[in-house]
Amino acid sequence: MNSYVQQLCQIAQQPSRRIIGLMSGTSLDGLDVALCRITGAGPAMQLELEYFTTVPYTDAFRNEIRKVFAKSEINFRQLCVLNPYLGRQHGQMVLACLADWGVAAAEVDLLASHGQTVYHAPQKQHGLPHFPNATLQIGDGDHVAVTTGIITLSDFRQKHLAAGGEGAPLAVYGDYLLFTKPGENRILLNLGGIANFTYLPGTADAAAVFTTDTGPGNTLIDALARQYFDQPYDQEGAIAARGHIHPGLLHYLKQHPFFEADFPKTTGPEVFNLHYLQEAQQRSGTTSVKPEDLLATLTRFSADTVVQAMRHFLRADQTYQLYASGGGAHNPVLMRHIREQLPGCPLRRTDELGIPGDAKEAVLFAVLANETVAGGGTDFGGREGVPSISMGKISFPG
Ligand SMILES: Nc1ncnc2c1ncn2[C@@H]1O[C@H](COP(=O)(O)OP(=O)(O)OP(=O)(O)O)[C@@H](O)[C@H]1O
Ligand SMILES: CC(=O)N[C@H]1[C@@H]2OC[C@@H](O2)[C@@H](O)[C@@H]1O[C@H](C)C(=O)O
Repeated sequence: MNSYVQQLCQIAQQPSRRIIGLMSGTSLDGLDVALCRITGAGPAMQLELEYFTTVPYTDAFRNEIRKVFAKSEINFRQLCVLNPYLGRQHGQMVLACLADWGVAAAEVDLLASHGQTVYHAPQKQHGLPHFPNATLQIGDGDHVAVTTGIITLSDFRQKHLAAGGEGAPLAVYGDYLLFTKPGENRILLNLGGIANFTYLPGTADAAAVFTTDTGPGNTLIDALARQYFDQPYDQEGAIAARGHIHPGLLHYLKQHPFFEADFPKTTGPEVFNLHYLQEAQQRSGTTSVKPEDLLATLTRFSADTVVQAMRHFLRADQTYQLYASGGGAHNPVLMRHIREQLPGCPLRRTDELGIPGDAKEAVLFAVLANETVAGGGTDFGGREGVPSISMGKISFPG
């Protein structure tokens, strides 16, 4: 037997595993690195977050990714060279974290690497009749594995597509295992570049979970902050707080087929970008609105579309507890707009459930890898968007 297969079998049989989850999201702020100790698998699983770090990207690194990021036309050579480069860079970032934490690579059982989404194209969005839902993550797992010497699972989204999904959101799989609480209907809201949520019924019934993207989270806010204020994002929502919401522009921003489409659905910065804003400004005759008013309006746009998607299925005879994660949970203006429109649903952060909101997505990939190697028995029924599958391709370091 190949010694790595043997090693993998042994890891699968251990009572607990140390798994590093890696996530680099649509915000391109950095690589989230979460070292988790996971005991068992499936609903009985226990997770302890041992260490968490976000390794910030340099401007140069970010700019290399931006050359292909969410663009329908690119330099193909750039994409080709980025794929191994990103894998190696992510591997190096993991090694740097391990050195900081005083943990040897040999003490880690598995790495779970999301890679970098460079293009997301569900069929509803690309509209090409003969082509399926598609999404592309780069930063090949073989390079991560060889760089770190740790068995690596990667490219998690392709199986979801193969099983009929849109390749996202995957958070639902981790959310179900980590946060289900019998007797309490929970909604896990992630305010990343794109916003999404998971509904976890108080019945703990896996076949009744629900998940969807809702539209932009921070992606438009960040793009505008970069364009007009030379800042990576609107820190603490300070710019939005001094601007005024423009109702006419807000109305036009909400006019996109994505918001009318059936749930579940997914999207990305391929749609929600500065070009989208400019078109809405032209259609609404608001091209001379002040930048801080644009930011205030975009923040409200994100909040309204989150709330609109949630209201679609909230039932008046039920109560719900909301838990936010992702960078947008640090934006008090965004959070206030959501809170005010859902007065019956207390909105807290996942930090109160023991997982810091900034770490949640990286932790998710560690959970997915754990399930693929040691679990995978959860039956999500025939729920659309939540196929019962194991995800991640396995790369050996040698
Ligand atoms: N203190 C803060 N004030 C306001 N916004 C913040 C703050 N901290 C982070 N953010 C926002 O959060 C973003 C990063 O969020 P996050 O890391 O969750 O995104 P991501 O994981 O890249 O996105 P996605 O989940 O869509 O893949 C920043 O770009 C910024 O918009
Ligand atoms: C294709 C892709 O990378 N989608 C991301 C993105 O960022 C947020 C939202 O859009 C979410 O659907 C997804 O990531 C998280 C980790 C998910 O799959 O749950």
